Amino acid sequence: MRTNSRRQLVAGNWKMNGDKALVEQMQKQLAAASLENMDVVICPPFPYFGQFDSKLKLGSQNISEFDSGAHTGEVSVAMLKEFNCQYVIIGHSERRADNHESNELVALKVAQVLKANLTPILCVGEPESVREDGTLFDYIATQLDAVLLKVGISQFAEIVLAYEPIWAIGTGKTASPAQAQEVHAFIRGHLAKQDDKIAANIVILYGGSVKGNNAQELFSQADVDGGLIGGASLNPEDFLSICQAANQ
Ligand SMILES: O=C(CO)COP(=O)(O)O
Repeated sequence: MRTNSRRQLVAGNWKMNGDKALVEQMQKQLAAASLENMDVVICPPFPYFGQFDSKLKLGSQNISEFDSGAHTGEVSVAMLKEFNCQYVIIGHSERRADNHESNELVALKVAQVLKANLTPILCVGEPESVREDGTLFDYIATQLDAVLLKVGISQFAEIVLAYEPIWAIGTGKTASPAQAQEVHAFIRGHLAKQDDKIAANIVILYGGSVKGNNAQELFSQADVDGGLIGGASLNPEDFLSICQAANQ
């Protein structure tokens, strides 16, 4: 049972997976469920955006930092709005690694999403080597500070955060509930140095090998407000059980 007023959120990040059939199965599965105490967002690859009906909240996995123009292969926030997309994942570790997205570029993208009145899901998280060498909190603080510097603390009222330790993504090696809680509390405390109220209200998701059988314990931690789900978001039954864990 939640002891705070934050509404839990579960977002499914399909990454470069899924097909038209999965869109249909997922919509059917979620339409039949009663999930009135939480929010569900699906972040499919762009080609499937038009196939989603308006009952589900739609999220994007990335966005251009530019408004429009000669940027081959990019998608703008204005285009997302035409498809009723409300959320945009920014700074996922796979994009930071594969596309060399720096903290500064991540900050520009967050600003772009906020300018369009959409909700960024800002991802932070450390590689295993950083956890081992004891610089975990500095690493997370640096990721947050780049965005704080660009948009200011007041804008964090419109942001969702996701803590995704890189060593837990797609590995089956979930952070323990205590490990997740420790970092979530650190993040909230870091923001509270600038604004108590915004820090108390911000939704912080955990991501990294969340499954139907570990979601409830993770989501019951005091500072964990739901999850950003990769692999398990491709299985409608697993994903539903994760959403049900957040609905309690
Ligand atoms: O990267 C993730 C979600 O953005 C987590 O992926 P997995 O749930 O597959 O570990």
